[in-house]
Amino acid sequence: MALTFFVEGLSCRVDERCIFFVTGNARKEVEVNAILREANIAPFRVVHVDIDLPELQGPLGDRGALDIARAKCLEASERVGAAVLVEDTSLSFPALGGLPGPYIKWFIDAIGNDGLWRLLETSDDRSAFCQCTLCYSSGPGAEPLLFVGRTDGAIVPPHASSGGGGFGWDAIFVPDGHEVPFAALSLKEKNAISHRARALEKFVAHCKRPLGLSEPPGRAEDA
Ligand SMILES: O=c1nc[nH]c2c1ncn2[C@H]1C[C@H](O)[C@@H](COP(=O)(O)OP(=O)(O)OP(=O)(O)O)O1
Ligand SMILES: [Mg+2]
Repeated sequence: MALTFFVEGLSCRVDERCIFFVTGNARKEVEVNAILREANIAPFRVVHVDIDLPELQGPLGDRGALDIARAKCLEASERVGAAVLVEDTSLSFPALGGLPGPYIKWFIDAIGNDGLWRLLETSDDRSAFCQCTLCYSSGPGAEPLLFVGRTDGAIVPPHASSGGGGFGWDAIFVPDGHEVPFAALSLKEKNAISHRARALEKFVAHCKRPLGLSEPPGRAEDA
């Protein structure tokens, strides 16, 4: 019988090389699972751990996003005591100097997608981009690695052919090259172009790199 170990009540066979994806957002988990199933990163197996991690506050922009994801990752690896994956997602409006950026979650909670649309309604520039900053640590004390994915698009009113699918701000974000928001795309269509899929693509390449190469500590991949 294969040996197992337990993390947060989840069991993992030692020969499986489990990576614990720590997020309080079940919708992220659905997307990550679907993308990684297609990519087949065996012998790694990604297992969801439901913890809503605290998030740093800091400046807008790339440095802030990397710091937030890195801090989440360090906290997750300490709490879980094993290899962990976390991500932080931001939605930025150039017309507002990059806001809401990493604070998008609190903007949605406070003013909803309607309120987000109204922030840009009278602006000539309704462009936006979403960014997923994915962070992996091979265990407590190991320096996290960062993988960034970005998708550009524009903000539209929430009632515009949203299709009722998706989550978060999916109903108001139309990716470039498409006529409808993320919410109107199938999971497969969203996963072909999303910020999350683009960050995961870099993580998958990292998992599949030839073994035996030493990894420079603390390197931020494409950050
Ligand atoms: O693909 C997406 N499409 C639409 N909305 C999205 C997406 N991905 C995240 N979101 C929302 C969730 C949250 O309101 C905010 C990001 O905040 P963020 O801190 O990264 O997520 P979270 O707190 O829900 O989960 P976690 O426990 O992983 O931090 O944007
Ligand atoms: Mg969060």
